[in-house]
Amino acid sequence: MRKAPIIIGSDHAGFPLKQELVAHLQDRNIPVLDIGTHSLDSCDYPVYAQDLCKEVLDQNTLGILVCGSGVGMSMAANKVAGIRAALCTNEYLARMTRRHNNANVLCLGGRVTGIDVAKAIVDAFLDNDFEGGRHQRRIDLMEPTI
Ligand SMILES: O=C(CO)[C@H](O)[C@H](O)[C@H](O)COP(=O)(O)O
Repeated sequence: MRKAPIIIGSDHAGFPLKQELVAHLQDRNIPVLDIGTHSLDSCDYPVYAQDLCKEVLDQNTLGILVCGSGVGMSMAANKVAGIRAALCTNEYLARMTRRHNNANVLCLGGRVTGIDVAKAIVDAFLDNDFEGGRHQRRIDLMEPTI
C-alpha cells in the first residue's frame, strides 16, 4: 500500500478523463489527491501543471496530468526542476518511461486517448519501477549544460 497519494490534475479539456481516472485509482485502493480542475469551465493548463509538480516533489510521489492533447501539460511540467514528465499514448511508453526514464509525471490527452486505454496506461505507469544502473547515468546527463 502506498503512503503518499498519487497526485492528479487536469484542465477543462482533461477533466472528463481525469474523473474516470480518479474513480479507477479509488477502485484500485490507491490513495489519490485531486488538485483540480473540478469542472468543465475553461482554465489554463500551466497553472495545474505547476501545482501538481509542486505536490509531486513535496510528497516524493508520482503524478498524472491530463489536458486536451497532453502536449501542453508535458511542456509545462518539464519546465519544473526535478520533474520528468512523459506524454504516453500506449502501455509500452508508460512502462518504459518508468523503467528507463524514472518519469515522475504521466501526461495524457483527454481528447486523444480513450478511457480504457488511459486506464491501462495509468496501470502500467504505476506498476513499474525505475531500473537504475545505466539509466540513472543517462538521466543525470539530462541536466542542462548550456
Ligand atoms: O491540449 C492542451 C494543451 O496542449 C490543453 O488541453 C488546452 O487546454 C487546449 O489547448 C484547450 O483548448 P480549448 O479550445 O481552450 O478548449
